[in-house]
Amino acid sequence: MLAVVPPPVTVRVPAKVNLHLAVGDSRADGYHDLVTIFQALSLTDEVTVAIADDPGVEVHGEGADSVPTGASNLAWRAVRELAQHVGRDPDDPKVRIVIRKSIPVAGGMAGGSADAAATLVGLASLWRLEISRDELAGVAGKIGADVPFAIYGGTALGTDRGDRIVPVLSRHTFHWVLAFDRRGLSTPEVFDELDRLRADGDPPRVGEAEAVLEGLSSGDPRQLALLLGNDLQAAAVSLRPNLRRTLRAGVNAGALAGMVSGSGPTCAFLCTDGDSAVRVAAELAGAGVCRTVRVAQGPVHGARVIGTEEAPRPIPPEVHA
Ligand SMILES: C[C@@](CO)(OP(=O)(O)O)[C@H](O)COP(=O)(O)OP(=O)(O)OC[C@H]1O[C@@H](n2ccc(N)nc2=O)[C@H](O)[C@@H]1O
Ligand SMILES: Nc1ncnc2c1ncn2[C@@H]1O[C@H](COP(=O)(O)OP(=O)(O)O)[C@@H](O)[C@H]1O
Repeated sequence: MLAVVPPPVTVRVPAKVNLHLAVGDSRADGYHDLVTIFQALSLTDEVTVAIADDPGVEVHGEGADSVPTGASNLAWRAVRELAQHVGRDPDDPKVRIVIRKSIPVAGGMAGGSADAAATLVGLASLWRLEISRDELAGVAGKIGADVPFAIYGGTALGTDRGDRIVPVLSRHTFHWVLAFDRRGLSTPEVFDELDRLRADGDPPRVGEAEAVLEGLSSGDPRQLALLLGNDLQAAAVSLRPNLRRTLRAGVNAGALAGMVSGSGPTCAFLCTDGDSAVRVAAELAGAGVCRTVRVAQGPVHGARVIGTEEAPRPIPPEVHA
């Protein structure tokens, strides 16, 4: 009798921005304690997982040339971690992963983590696993600190390494403009730079997360704009001084506030509404301070199966600088 091969599964997964990122001291395990508020944005990658005799990873789209396709690809690490977790052979998983990227690589928007989360959700469906989101998030945390959030999406508080996730109430859709820089930044180098800045002086620290949670529940982007903060911003700007100009240009173009997204170098600008975001994006693109500008909304849901066949993807409007 012929075995029935399940059809490929495609998962859409969001980028994130950190509305609040408080970095504590460095720990013995090389990580820093974080208190962060993530928001998932409508800038997404798509990941297709399929049973195949030629296992491996293919990457297409935004920044594909700089993404490893071997064992260090975070999606492949997800295959191995989940295989191990459910008692399959991690050295012979017989799956092929195709990634279509829109999230900038090494951009501080957790694109690689998103691809890992999408792979976990896709494999759970492909392998017909009885596994809850919380259990998948546990596996996700072994791959990287940002991976669990991409499983859940929405708006969430992250503590410990940023991987202990609690959902947060956010009643409003917020409108963002994202400015991609010409090259990525390495996350560990940005944390190291913050440690160096703190050893030399006293870079500003963000306030309490509670105020941001209140701003979110008010649903008023003007109130939230006053509360956004990122301890890694000083470090990212120190490594990439051109980001100062980008941040200024977004606010001059009419954004309510601008910040470096996570470890950067992508800059995220909060806008009053969708029309304002389109105007800010156009003006920012004309200012020539960054490589590409996109608009996005948040919060959106986390990694989710969108089909068991190739599905067309909506690409958010792009304005070339
Ligand atoms: C800074 C943040 C903010 O959300 O994201 P990005 O902006 O890079 O996307 C995250 O903390 C990044 O998470 P992620 O990119 O998954 O980090 P990992 O692969 O687990 O760790 C890479 C390295 O970053 C540093 N790191 C990461 C997380 C953390 N809480 N403390 C750290 O010091 C460590 O040097 C670690 O070895
Ligand atoms: N699937 C993937 N997509 C993007 N980058 C990946 C992937 N797998 C591994 N990487 C590596 O992880 C690094 C960080 O990627 P990414 O998650 O895009 O950035 P960030 O941590 O700044 O949000 C990149 O430099 C890249 O070499």
